[in-house]
Order: sequence, then structure tokens, then C-alpha cells
Amino acid sequence: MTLTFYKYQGTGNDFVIIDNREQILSKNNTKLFAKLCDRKFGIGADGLMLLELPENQEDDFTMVYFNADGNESSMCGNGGRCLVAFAAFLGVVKHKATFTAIDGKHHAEIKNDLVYLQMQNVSEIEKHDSYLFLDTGSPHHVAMVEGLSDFDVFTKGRKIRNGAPYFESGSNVNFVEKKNGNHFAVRTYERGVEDETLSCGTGVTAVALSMHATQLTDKQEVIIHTLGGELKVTFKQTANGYEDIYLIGPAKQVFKGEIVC
Ligand SMILES: N[C@H](CCC[C@H](N)C(=O)O)C(=O)O
Repeated sequence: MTLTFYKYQGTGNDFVIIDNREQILSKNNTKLFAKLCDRKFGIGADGLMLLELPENQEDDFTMVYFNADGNESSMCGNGGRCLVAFAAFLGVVKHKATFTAIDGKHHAEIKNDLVYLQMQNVSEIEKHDSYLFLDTGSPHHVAMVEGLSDFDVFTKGRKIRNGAPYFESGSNVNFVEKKNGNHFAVRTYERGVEDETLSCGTGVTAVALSMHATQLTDKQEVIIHTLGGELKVTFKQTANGYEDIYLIGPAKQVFKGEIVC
């Protein structure tokens, strides 16, 4: 079969996207999705997304996300932003979008060539001695480090991802260094990619909320510098935790292609 695909990247987190509204692919194609994400034997990507028809009246489409290992995964913030850009490219939406992903409903808007993606509310942030843990649609371990640019993210991230208390189910691991004011630098070891990625949207969101929750910033707008570029997270602290959370940044189509599989 010849499959048409699109390659997108959001601050260097890269994805294969397939328009699956005609249901050409079933969701249990783990081996195929892993092969398509393979950087030597396939197209190469951190993850793969299927754009599918909406399952209710309010939605414009449905998002299905798979990590590079081919397994369906939890929410992908950068992927969600790229899928909104893809839906606009197809003409499925104009500048605003409403879609359902594995963690629920999302609203998004494209403004000044940036995608604003509303993330799920966060009601709980676990504060431990040397790290924080929270779920922003995907699970995230957040730890402050010094010398981030020389930090061994792969070795240290892999150890945390596989160790207690995460073990098999794992967590994404974010290492953070404060730059100044409301600017922070982040590097992320991503579960399901099992490597460092150039940025992680749910991770950047987790870091921004963590920095506010630990008073490392009093701003409710945080700028995160990743290896793949700059992302902005805005939010409101409420009696229930954090709400009105937006992940904001670019999402670009890199190329369209066909692959025999
Ligand atoms: N690897 C993550 C999902 C993708 C998250 C990331 N690509 C993002 O932009 O949020 C996990 O298995 O929890």
C-alpha cells in the first residue's frame, strides 16, 4: 500500500501525521507506526498522529497519538499544536479548532502564525524533596539542575523514567534551569521515545506550572527555552489549582510524502 503522510514539527518535536478520516489505518498498527517513526528504516519522528473524524457535534476532529515506539500514548502538546495546523492546512478548520484527544476536549486558535492550545486543568502538583510530579495530559517528573547545557539528559533521564516510583509505566523527565525572571531552560527525556527530544509540550507546560507552584516565578506567563525553540505557557491559579492553561508556539509543515508499506 502507498501511504500519503505529512511531516510536521513543533519547536523540534517532530511527527508523522496521516489524514485518517477515511479510516485507511486501524489503531492497532503498532509495528507499522513504529516503523514509520524509525529514523533509519522509516520516515523518522518522535511520534505519529492520526487525524480522524469528530465523534460529537462540537468537535472539528479527533486526535489519536502514538509514541515513536508505536504504542498509543497519553496527550502530546506539541503534537496537538501541529495537528491544529494540519487541520487548518486541509481546510477542516479556519483559525479556531475544537477536538478531542485521549485526555479530553481541547480548544485551539491560530494567531500570528502561532498555535495557542488549551491544555487540561491541573488540580494536583506533587512536591517531593528533589522533584515535582504532575500530569498535564502526560505524566511529568520535574527537577531543577545546574549546568543544563552539559547535563547528561539521556543517562539521568532514562534512570528516572525506569526507576521508582514509575517503573514500567514510566514518566517523562524534565530538567530545568532558571534563566531570569519568568524565563527557564528545559531539556526533556521523553517516555515512549526513550530519548531526549528537542522539546516536549506537555513537559514545558508541567515545568511552567511547577515554577509558579514553587514560587520560582510569580508570573502567570512563563517563557520556556528548549533546544528546539521557545514556547510560552500562560495560566491562571485558582482555588482548584491551575486553569485556563495555554501552550503557545509555532507548528510547521516540513514536507509531504508517500511511503510504500
Ligand atoms: N512521550 C509522551 C507523549 C508525548 C508528549 C510530548 N511529545 C508533548 O509534546 O507533550 C508520553 O508518553 O507521555
